[in-house]
Amino acid sequence: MTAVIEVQGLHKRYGDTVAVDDVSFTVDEGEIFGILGPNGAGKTTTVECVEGLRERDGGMVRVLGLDPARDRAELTQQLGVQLQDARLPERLRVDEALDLYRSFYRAPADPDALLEALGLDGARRTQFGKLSGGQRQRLSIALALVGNPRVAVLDELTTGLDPRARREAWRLIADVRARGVTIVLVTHFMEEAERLCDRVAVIDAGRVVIVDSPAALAARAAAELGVERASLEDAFVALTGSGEDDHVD
Ligand SMILES: Nc1ncnc2c1ncn2[C@@H]1O[C@H](COP(=O)(O)OP(=O)(O)OP(=O)(O)O)[C@@H](O)[C@H]1O
Repeated sequence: MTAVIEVQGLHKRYGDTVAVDDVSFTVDEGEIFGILGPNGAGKTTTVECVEGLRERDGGMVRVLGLDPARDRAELTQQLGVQLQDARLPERLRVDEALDLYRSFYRAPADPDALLEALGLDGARRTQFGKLSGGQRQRLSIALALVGNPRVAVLDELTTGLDPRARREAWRLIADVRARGVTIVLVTHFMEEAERLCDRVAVIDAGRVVIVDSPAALAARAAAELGVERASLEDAFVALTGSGEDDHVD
């Protein structure tokens, strides 16, 4: 396995707030790697340092052998980024948004194929402001993929989607991976992580608590709880939020 992302001892502060204390993980080529953790755990800050959108205060990050802090322009060509709550101008049409984003890349994807794959064919002339929540999410995936990236980082992709749209998004992510794209998925949905992710990193209070497959984490939780079967959610609850006061190392 080749590591396409390596994060070692990542540290990031905002003033006095330590957002990311000490985060290390590697993501292998072709995998879907989940990042789970409670609100404020440091997930978004971690992926922003991976994307080169934030400067880290310490540690090492390599993405496809590039340092996001130094080689951001080159990394942008190879990394697809889907931002949490990204918005576009209300009157920009779907096809115009894709054309605009295509212009940023050396070797962009075919926009028609992308629109079709994402079920946006019928909405190509619709303005952003008139898209449904599900269509907006699909457009944000299209924009993350329009540069033909080797790695895509998706931050809370399915938050706010109804169950049907969420399932559609899952199918899409699986399709994207089948095309050889390595995916990092930040999510609060345990079912999503269970279905899609090969491995997940659980982050709590700026540190990685554990990295393993969802099935292995569930099995471990079952053993610890003394029950026959446990879910990833059981594992998540057991592993996180032990609280500042009652935390025992
Ligand atoms: N721009 C900022 N300025 C100051 N503090 C910030 C900033 N962004 C994040 N933080 C703080 O850093 C910590 C980690 O935030 P981050 O957004 O990385 O967590 P998260 O795990 O992605 O949370 P969520 O699940 O709520 O999206 C939190 O305490 C947050 O309040």
